[in-house]
Amino acid sequence: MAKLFRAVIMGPPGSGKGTISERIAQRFGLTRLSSGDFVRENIAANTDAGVLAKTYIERGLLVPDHVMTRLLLPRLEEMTRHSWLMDGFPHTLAQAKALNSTCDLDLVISLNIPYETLKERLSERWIHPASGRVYNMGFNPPHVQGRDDISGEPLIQHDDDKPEALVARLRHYKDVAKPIIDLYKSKGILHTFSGTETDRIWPYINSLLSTKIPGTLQADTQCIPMP
Ligand SMILES: Nc1nc2c(ncn2[C@@H]2O[C@H](COP(=O)(O)OP(=O)(O)O)[C@@H](O)[C@H]2O)c(=O)[nH]1
Ligand SMILES: Nc1ccn([C@@H]2O[C@H](COP(=O)(O)OP(=O)(O)O)[C@@H](O)[C@H]2O)c(=O)n1
Repeated sequence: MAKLFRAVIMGPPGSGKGTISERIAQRFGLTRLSSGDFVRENIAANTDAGVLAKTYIERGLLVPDHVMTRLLLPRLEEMTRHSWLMDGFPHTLAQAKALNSTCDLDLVISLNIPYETLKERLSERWIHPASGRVYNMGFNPPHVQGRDDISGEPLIQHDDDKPEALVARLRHYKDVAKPIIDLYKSKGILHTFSGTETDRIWPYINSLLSTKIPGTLQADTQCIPMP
């Protein structure tokens, strides 16, 4: 049987991870896992990890590694027979090492987007919290202002997209991402895409994945559950 396919998409806040992973999921049939959505679901459900995570996210800080791995790794263990694309995890070298000891990644996409572009996009980002659908007042506005296209429910802005938290998040990203990028580069699985527009980057990602994914979507390898 063909091999499963596991990929990670990395990039600073606003770099288009969510937008691109949605396109990849639709085009290639991978299950998209969003670490940000997963944290927010836990906050909404008031789980212990969610309550803890909220205190960091509100300040634009990364959630500590042990909280993130406790949230994410059990989710991956449920996915042993699926191909998936993980958005936003790992965020630190410790998370990358924890992921590494759980399963082998086939490919890592790293988005390299200029700082000014990120700031601009995030100030215009609006979300439908129930579905995770993302809008941008310039790039992909909702049909009716302030309302989700499908449900008609109100859109919100994440607390951590507001300017106070944003500057801190962007500053942190560079420092924490460097060792992870070096790690994946040394494994020969890193692919970096640079630019200011998702629509220009997408064709390159699409053609890369077209060469990597065919025939890999049936189960015969497994993630090993963490002890
Ligand atoms: N103007 C513009 N906005 C974009 C582009 N690509 C994505 N966006 C928007 O930028 C914001 C951040 O994108 P998102 O996919 O959420 O990035 P993430 O934080 O890396 O997951 C969202 O509001 C997107 O709709 C683009 O090429 N141009
Ligand atoms: N591995 C992760 C993923 C998310 N997070 C936190 O969750 C927030 C939202 O995650 P997200 O993936 O929606 O962030 P964006 O990069 O899409 O803006 C981040 O800004 C972090 O505070 C984290 O600390 N560690």
